[in-house]
Amino acid sequence: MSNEMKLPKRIGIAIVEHDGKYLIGVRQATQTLAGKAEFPGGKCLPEESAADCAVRECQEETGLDVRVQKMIYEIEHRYSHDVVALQFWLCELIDTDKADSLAPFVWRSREELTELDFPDANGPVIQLLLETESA
Ligand SMILES: Nc1nc2c([nH]c(=O)n2[C@@H]2O[C@H](COP(=O)(O)OP(=O)(O)OP(=O)(O)O)[C@@H](O)[C@H]2O)c(=O)[nH]1
Repeated sequence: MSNEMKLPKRIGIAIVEHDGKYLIGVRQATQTLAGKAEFPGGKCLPEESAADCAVRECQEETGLDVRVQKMIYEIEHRYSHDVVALQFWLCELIDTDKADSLAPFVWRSREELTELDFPDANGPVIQLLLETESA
């Protein structure tokens, strides 16, 4: 099916903030957009809310339990591989004493966000994080 005909896939993304840093990984060689920086997240299961998806994907990918605070941005984006409807949820650690994440996810400072190579659809939300004192 041509990309124009595709319905957007719903994606839930967790922007986990802790001590002024953000949890960020790198897309694997086997994934689309390989090598790009990414927040934990993925495709929503049928009937799963994007917020629940963000929490689940974060647990699976980083090993960390988070709770959502608020949705800070949503955007629909057409990649050559897919059309996605992304919801970015600001999240916090449930247990702030347990911040050790599974590789390749690491804590990155706000300043580092500008240096990382994120997928195109992340541009506006990165801008928002940089502009907001405490998002
Ligand atoms: N996890 C994550 N995905 C993102 C971000 N920004 C962004 O555009 N995406 C896109 O949202 C989709 C997330 O789905 P996914 O992570 O489950 O994709 P996947 O690699 O398992 O399967 P895929 O081969 O269809 O990409 C991908 O198309 C990815 O490119 C981000 O910051 N984090």
